[in-house]
Amino acid sequence: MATQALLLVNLGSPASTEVADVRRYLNQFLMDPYVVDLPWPLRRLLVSLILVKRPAQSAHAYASIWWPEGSPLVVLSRQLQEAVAPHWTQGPVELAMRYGEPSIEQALLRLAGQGTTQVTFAPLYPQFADSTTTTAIEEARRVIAAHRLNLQMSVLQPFYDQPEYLDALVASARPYLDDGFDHLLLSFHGLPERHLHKRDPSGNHCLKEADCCQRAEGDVLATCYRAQCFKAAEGFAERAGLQPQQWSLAFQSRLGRAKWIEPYTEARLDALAQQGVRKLLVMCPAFVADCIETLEEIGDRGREQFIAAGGEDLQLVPCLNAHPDWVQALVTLCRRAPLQL
Ligand SMILES: C=CC1=C(C)c2cc3[nH]c(cc4nc(cc5[nH]c(cc1n2)c(C)c5CCC(=O)O)C(CCC(=O)O)=C4C)c(C)c3C=C
Ligand SMILES: [Fe+2]
Ligand SMILES: [Fe+2]
Repeated sequence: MATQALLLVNLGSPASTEVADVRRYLNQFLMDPYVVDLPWPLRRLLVSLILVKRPAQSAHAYASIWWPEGSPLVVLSRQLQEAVAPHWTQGPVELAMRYGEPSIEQALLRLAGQGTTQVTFAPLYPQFADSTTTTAIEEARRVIAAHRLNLQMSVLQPFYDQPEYLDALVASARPYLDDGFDHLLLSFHGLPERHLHKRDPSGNHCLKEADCCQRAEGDVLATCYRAQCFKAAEGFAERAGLQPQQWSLAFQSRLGRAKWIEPYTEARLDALAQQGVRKLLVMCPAFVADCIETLEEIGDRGREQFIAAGGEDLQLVPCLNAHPDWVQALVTLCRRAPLQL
């Protein structure tokens, strides 16, 4: 019987916290034209400038959250793979990273070498962005074409509004919500505004009005990362039984001088402390596995910032990681993935 392999794909991490490894990783990541979307000469120049100071700063940040087994993102993704494998009865379950290792190329070659001809390719990003979803799919296409692999791909679609994902998020957050809190901040990874405009099919939807992303539907919603974040946040809040004043949404992890989508998490942390919020919960629903952006940026630096601004406690709610409800949800979502021609 033909098998259907499952390939889980996440972003990836440096090989170690050595500055040279972090520089190599940042160079591969930022030279991706889907991430820094400038013509090659300008991209090379800008990335080379970023690579003067950033590798040492990021290496320091990675060292503060690194585990004995390796990068949290990779270790947790591996745990997810191991938890999913017994439930994916159609074939083998592999793990790949878009940057660093294990690479998409290594994983697809291994599957093809085992005689696999059908793969469900699962980018582990709830919301669509060219800098995450598209680049992962395009890398798989490149590998298949370059090695002339006889592989047919089904692709997991962005699942920001899928009940299985939202229910798993609520289940994973429930113990923290039940513990009592003043406010819940849903902090999503940010994106340069330019990335939204480029993908706006109407040419005049995104960021034209204050609430345009909250109202997006149809083909605009299909490619508007910010709109998908609002939908995910609203779906979560409704399922968790939260009142509108109990939660808000913001965007973190800015890089460079371009304008990124707002509101910014940093600004919200100060504002919430100044409004009298003492116990703040923060969830990061753009990430399915904890990583430098959740553990260091929010759990360490964000917490310090919030307390310095007058807050008492910031509690980071862990990502879905290998939560049993998420494992079941992911298997269900992947079984539904449509075939891509
Ligand atoms: C132009 C720069 C970046 C864009 C666009 C971007 C989009 C984007 N990223 C994620 C998810 C993750 N990003 C992570 C780390 C990370 N992101 C950037 C830059 C951009 N991301 C950098 C430079 C880094 C490295 C760390 C640092 O130096 O700050 C990670 C974590 C990786 C890890 O090893 O832990 C994730 C996950 C999304 C979802 C996204 C677009 C929506
Ligand atoms: Fe990022
Ligand atoms: Fe939008």
